Amino acid sequence: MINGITITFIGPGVMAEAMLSGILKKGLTKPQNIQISGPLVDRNEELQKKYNVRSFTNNCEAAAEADVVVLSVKPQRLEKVLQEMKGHVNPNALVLSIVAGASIAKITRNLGHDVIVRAMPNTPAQIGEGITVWTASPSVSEKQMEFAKTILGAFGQEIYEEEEDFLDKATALSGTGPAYVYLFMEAMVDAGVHMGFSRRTAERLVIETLRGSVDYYDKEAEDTRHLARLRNQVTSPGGTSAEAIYYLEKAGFRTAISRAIWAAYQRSRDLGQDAEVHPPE
Ligand SMILES: NC(=O)C1=CN([C@@H]2O[C@H](COP(=O)(O)OP(=O)(O)OC[C@H]3O[C@@H](n4cnc5c(N)ncnc54)[C@H](OP(=O)(O)O)[C@@H]3O)[C@@H](O)[C@H]2O)C=CC1
Ligand SMILES: O=C(O)[C@@H]1CCC=N1
Repeated sequence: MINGITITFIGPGVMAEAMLSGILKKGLTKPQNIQISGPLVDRNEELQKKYNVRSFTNNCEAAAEADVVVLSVKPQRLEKVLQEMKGHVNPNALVLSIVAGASIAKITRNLGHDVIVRAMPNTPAQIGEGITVWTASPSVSEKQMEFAKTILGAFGQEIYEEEEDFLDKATALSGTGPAYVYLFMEAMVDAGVHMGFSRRTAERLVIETLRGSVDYYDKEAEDTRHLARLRNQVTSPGGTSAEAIYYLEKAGFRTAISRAIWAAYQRSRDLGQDAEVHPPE
């Protein structure tokens, strides 16, 4: 469905590579329809060799003929990149941003272009197991909505949200989510080491516990599965789980997680403001 359209990635980093490799793996388009643009010649050549895509060091040249321009630079670089590209993007092109916190209004204002899809993937996209939440500006056509859905579905699952605020919320929950999961896993491994396990064994125990728990959840019938029920299965009266959970709750485990995710949501909203409104610290 997207075969024949040209997709340009501005910012050939980790997430851009995850997206383009997913698109190519799924055979959605040919490598010659994909272009990347970044300042580092070595990185450009690396991707060019690995995927047979075209590369540029000039964002304006790379974007000029593209049907879809993916913005995948870091948030702190975005404003400058948009201002430099202003007037160089085809007026009918779809601009698909994955930049954390960058609102559609901010992109439109700085780029002078209002056909925008804003998306928030996460790092498991690198193995085709990401989850992406996305929304679109009113100027995005039905055909472009389909392009976006196809592209974003190439590296995992995608969920469309009508309200843009859910993009900041998804940035905090699923976009940033792998950071919480790995931190939690690290803490469990350290606890294992504290008790005397080798780090290797502790890591294996933790990773397989995580994997098994998620797989077990997945195998439960969709209409009856519930996280609290699965937790209760492990928690026998007067047992070890009840003891551990008591201490976690006493330390404010859920509140800490909720506060952290709320803070990430606020941070995402702040990043969406123009530099003159919120000067960088
Ligand atoms: N990592 C994550 O978990 C997620 C990230 N995102 C968003 O994706 C975006 C990219 O993140 P990620 O891939 O991790 O970051 P990376 O740093 O890996 O990628 C950014 C890329 O942009 C390049 N770049 C820098 N300046 C310019 C420029 N002026 N023009 C073109 N390219 C430039 C960088 O090159 P160089 O290295 O030479 O500076 C780098 O290749 C961010 O906005 C982030 O918010 C979204 C979801 C999840
Ligand atoms: O911290 C960050 O900037 C990125 C954006 C989404 C997840 N992490």
